[in-house]
Amino acid sequence: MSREAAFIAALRGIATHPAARGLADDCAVLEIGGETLILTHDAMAEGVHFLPGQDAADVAWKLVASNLSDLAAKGAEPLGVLLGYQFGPDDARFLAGLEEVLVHFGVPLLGGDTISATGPQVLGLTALGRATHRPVPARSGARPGDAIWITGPVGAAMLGFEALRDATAADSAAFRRPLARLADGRALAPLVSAMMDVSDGLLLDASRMARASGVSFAIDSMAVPIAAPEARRAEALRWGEDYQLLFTLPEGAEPPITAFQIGTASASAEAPVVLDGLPLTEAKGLGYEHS
Ligand SMILES: Nc1ncnc2c1ncn2[C@@H]1O[C@H](COP(=O)(O)OP(=O)(O)O)[C@@H](O)[C@H]1O
Ligand SMILES: Cc1ncc(C[n+]2csc(CCOP(=O)(O)OP(=O)(O)O)c2C)c(N)n1
Ligand SMILES: [Mg+2]
Repeated sequence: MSREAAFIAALRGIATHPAARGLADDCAVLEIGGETLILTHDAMAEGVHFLPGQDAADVAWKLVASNLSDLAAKGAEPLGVLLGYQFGPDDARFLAGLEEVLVHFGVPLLGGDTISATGPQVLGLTALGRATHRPVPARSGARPGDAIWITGPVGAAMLGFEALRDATAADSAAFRRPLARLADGRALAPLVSAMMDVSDGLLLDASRMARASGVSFAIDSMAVPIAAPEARRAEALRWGEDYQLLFTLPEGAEPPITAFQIGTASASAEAPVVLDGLPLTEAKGLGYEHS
């Protein structure tokens, strides 16, 4: 088990409130006064999530979009964000990007905290939303026979990262300015048996959904749309940060938005994901995990 997976497993003994969903979901889901609040927090660190010297406006964009993507996976309507800010190399560019992304998604900044510290810049953001449909989709609802779908291609962020890192002429926007699929998530929420966003790599996130649902996912690698050269298909399925929505629908149901069927769920087999008939028994190498 990765260090990240082991730590979250240990946290599960503490996070016993039902709203925590066993720390096996993209967000907390808190019933309050006839409404359902959807809460999520993600952090980003220089050198880990963004390159040293990267435009701080793009860093702000991604910090907000990656959190809103978790709300999208619940079909939630964003209510606002709280920012944890550590002064960095260009606070003015960060502010410009923050305003731009919040205007783009129509989300208010509600508060946060600001600190000065040494070492690589670390940023955090909490996003709050309200459920537009109940029950709120979970990672755990996939059933044998369900079809597995994804909203669009994977691999664009990987190519964008390489373009930025290597300062080539290739487009890096998919890495710098990902989109949160809020409208797709809202349209899908009433129909899906399970849904999550793909941040850590399709195969790793699919294995998490399959595990949470107690099923096995048979995935056809050639059915997965990729935005990378064919020779890099295996990497595109593992890199992450494309923020597509991964979801399951009962057999025969058609999604109301553009999406691609990539496989079928079946009763739990020897591995959570079976790729082209090959059981992937270890989580290692399926996606990005913090060590
Ligand atoms: N430090 C932490 N404290 C409490 N919960 C955590 C922590 N880190 C991760 N989690 C929980 O573990 C689950 C998986 O987290 P993560 O893989 O980061 O989700 P996502 O990729 O959707 O952001 C979530 O329920 C998240 O809230
Ligand atoms: C400088 C740099 N190197 C490598 C990557 C690749 N990378 C870093 S984290 C990550 C996965 C997503 O990060 P995580 O913290 O797990 O986000 P979460 O799943 O919690 O939303 C990927 C693909 C990157 N984004 N930036
Ligand atoms: Mg997520």
